[in-house]
Amino acid sequence: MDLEQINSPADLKKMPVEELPKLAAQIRRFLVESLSKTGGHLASNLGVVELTIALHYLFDSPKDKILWDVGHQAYVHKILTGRRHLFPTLRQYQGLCGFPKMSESVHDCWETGHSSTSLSGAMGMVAARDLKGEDFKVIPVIGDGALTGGMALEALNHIGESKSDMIVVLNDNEMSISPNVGALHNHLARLRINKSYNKMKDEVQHLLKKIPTVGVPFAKTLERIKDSLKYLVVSGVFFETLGFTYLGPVDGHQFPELMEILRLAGKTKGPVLVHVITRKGNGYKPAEDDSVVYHGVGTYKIESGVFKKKGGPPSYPDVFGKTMVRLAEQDDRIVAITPAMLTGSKLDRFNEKFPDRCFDVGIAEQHAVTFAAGMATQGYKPVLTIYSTFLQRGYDQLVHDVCKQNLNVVFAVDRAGFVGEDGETHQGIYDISFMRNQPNIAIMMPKDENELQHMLYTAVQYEDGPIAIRYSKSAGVGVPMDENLKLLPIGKSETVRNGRDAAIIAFGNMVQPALEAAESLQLNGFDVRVVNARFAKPLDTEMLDQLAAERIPVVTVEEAVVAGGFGSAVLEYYQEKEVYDLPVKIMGVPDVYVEHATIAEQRRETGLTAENIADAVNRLILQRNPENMRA
Ligand SMILES: Cc1ncc(C[n+]2csc(CCOP(=O)(O)OP(=O)(O)O)c2C)c(N)n1
Ligand SMILES: CC(=O)[C@@H](O)[C@H](O)COP(=O)(O)O
Ligand SMILES: [Mg+2]
Repeated sequence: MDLEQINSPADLKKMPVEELPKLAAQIRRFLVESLSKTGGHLASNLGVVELTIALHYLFDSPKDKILWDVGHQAYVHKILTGRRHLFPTLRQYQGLCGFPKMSESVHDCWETGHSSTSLSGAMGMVAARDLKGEDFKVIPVIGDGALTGGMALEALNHIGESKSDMIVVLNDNEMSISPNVGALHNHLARLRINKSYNKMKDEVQHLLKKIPTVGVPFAKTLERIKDSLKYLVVSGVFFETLGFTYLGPVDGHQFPELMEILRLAGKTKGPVLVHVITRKGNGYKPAEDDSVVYHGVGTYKIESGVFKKKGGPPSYPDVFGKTMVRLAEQDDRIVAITPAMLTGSKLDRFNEKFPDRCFDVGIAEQHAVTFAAGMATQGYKPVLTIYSTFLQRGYDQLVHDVCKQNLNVVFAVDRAGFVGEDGETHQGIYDISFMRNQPNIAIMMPKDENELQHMLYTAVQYEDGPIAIRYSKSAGVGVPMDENLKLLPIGKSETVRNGRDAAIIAFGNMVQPALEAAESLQLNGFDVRVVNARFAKPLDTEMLDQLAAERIPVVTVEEAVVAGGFGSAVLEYYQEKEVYDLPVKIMGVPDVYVEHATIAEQRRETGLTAENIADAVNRLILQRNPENMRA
């Protein structure tokens, strides 16, 4: 049998077990070829080929529930569950999603995209199963990176105590996106060293039994055990102490051992943790050599792994990373904090130059926010660089630990707005709404990459509490970069185009399309003002009062949800000032989840193009002055 004949786990189970290595090779070749044309998460998927085959070979999805933490490594699962033919549409408009998606297959029992949710979801399924007296396996597959996420540890705590039957598969490749970090990671390292853990465990259990039951003798004896066993010590007891049966470590690329340990896990009562050692990028040398670069890839040449170059202006994250280095050279108070997105946030250079002032805290956004708050209390200027979508994880910390205490934390909210191919789980479109309701925070967004450097400079000089700069992942507009950085007046907008028939107040990366809309309206004889809002909080109330005084109809536009966004702030202001007769139209993301596509397609889908803006302004003007209606 060949890969072409595998369209379901049932087909896979017909394959003789000795043919599985050949199938693994075919799947690897398929992944490398397909993703060379579409891009996607290559290295993580290459690392789980044998593991995914073994899970679908031994267990019975969809009756047995296999959950994929983060879900970026679920391509092999999708190949084995009848979606191979959809891979040419991977992460494209109305194509195959890059993460598990229930609407795609019954085998996708749990949707992911954000890290560290699989164990909690699995525990929920297990509790329901046991309440109903049903009988199926629940198998969350979680990476060593995702295991550093707070939610995962909360779930381990609950699962261990519950004593419920569950098979947790820990896919340990020593990598998050960057090399994994943290004490837990170091802890796993000890296990990786020790191949004879189970034998060692018996010896230690024997020793432990001799220990007096409580108090100092216990601790001293345990210390003695650790010292004597050094790195071969049963740090795996960590999982066992939590109530798991720990199995492993096992080589995740060798079928015989892998199948045997998974069979054993399937027969073991209570919570089991199978520690699988894999290599991220396995089987494709460029990805093996650099799994950071090949974690998420664009299109590339298969033989060399060389990416097809994208020219054009620097991206907003590029400009952010460069400006951070420049500012940190002048200001020792500046520290950078990232929750496991060092490379994505373009902090590599900063980390090289200021290793003591760059903190990768792992996939731990809640901790990252409050850690930043702690540093701010001691006079540092923490710049917490965090994707908008992942800041959602640290919301209570933003409220309770930063804003309420009014601490000088800079939130560098990266990937703000549409993110393109990562789709609905990663869109950066909610942060204005969830930050704006906090009394002490200032929120700004640059119209172009040049203004981003000025905003970052302004933010690190700002001493009146928390301030957020949000910026897109995309390339900048292509404007020249000023040599000297300048402070921007807080809460002040900038009129970038004059006009008296209407005004478009655009936030951040919507200024460009607003200017294009105004140009096209000029052709209709309409003279439209464009204002670069710069701040969603505090608002430029002088500018708003001026528009009200001139009775100019207003369209606001932002690449973020309408609910609670920038436009809502403008409306709330006019309501508060009892300005009732000024036409104000808010343009933003409607009440929908915006699926994977290009950013341009996502703007088209949500009505946020220059054409849509021009249309909205046109309608507003004509509504007020029907005589302007042109034949
Ligand atoms: C809450 C959250 N924070 C950050 C990310 C970004 N992210 C995606 S994959 C990844 C690393 C995951 O490492 P691991 O779980 O070990 O999986 P591997 O890629 O090694 O297979 C990170 C940090 C995310 N998806 N969710
Ligand atoms: C799966 C995941 O969450 C990350 O890999 C994310 O896709 C990174 O996004 P960027 O590619 O925008 O850095
Ligand atoms: Mg990993």
